[in-house]
Amino acid sequence: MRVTLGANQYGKAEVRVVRVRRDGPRHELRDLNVSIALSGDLAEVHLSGDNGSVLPTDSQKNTVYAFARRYGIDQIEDFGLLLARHFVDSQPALGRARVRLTEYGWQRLGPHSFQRDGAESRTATVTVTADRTTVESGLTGLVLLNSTDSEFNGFVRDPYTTLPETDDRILATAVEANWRHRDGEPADRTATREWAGSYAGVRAALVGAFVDTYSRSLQQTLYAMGHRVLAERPEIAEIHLSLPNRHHLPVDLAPFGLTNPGEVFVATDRPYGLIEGTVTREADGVAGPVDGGP
Ligand SMILES: O=c1[nH]c(=O)c2[nH]c(=O)[nH]c2[nH]1
Repeated sequence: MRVTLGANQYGKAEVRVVRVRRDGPRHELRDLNVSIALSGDLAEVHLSGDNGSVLPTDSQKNTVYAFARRYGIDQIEDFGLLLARHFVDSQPALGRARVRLTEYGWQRLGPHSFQRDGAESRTATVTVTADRTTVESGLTGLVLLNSTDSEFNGFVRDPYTTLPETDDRILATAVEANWRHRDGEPADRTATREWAGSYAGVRAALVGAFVDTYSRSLQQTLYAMGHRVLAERPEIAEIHLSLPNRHHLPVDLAPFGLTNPGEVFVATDRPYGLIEGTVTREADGVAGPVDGGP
């Protein structure tokens, strides 16, 4: 039987790199998914197991992070060219490097606050019985990020705790929120409320509280968001928030002789912390958040 090795390539797929430029108070954000595929004279690797011409995919990933720090990221075409040329120029066995890049767009909300484009949906759940009508409105997939003004420290340390304390991290979440409208008078039950204005107001309160809160934890931010909704929107009785903590971990660039002063992050998708809670209006009002930040 004659068997031959056909076309082959290898590389690191889906390197999630977030680059924050923080020269001044106004941060710039780039969020990429980078996949590398290298090919060339790699037959021996497959036929005999000789790895003498294999640049590990782990090194390829590290190159993405190191280049993000060293050269910054502006246009993804330029960043792709930089990477692809580097691999072909530095590895004699390689005849081709293909780098595919996806950039996720973020809209600016403030000097260090951003909202991810797309993926947001508005939801509603209506329940009618003989004597009660309940209307819940909501949203899902509202992805928000603060590139500073977030810390997490002072937490429990047990024998399994390795998490370092941090006084400056990225805080990012995909908001899922559901809020219940106060019951109308019986005569109102079939009346049309100004749902669009209410939705826009609640959404603005959620975003505003996320942007404005100096966060000591996502739990504290959750309560501040719920509180702002109830404080600003008298028509809302209760809100439930489900906030995944979209971890952005600073990359250790010291092995490559580079510092990383909160500029290059790996965006991880799982596992993630999931912070959930309900904030309710009591008969006599709503307790305010305890102001936590500096
Ligand atoms: O805001 C946070 N809350 C937590 O409960 C938690 N746990 C963790 O590991 N990181 C974080 N961050």
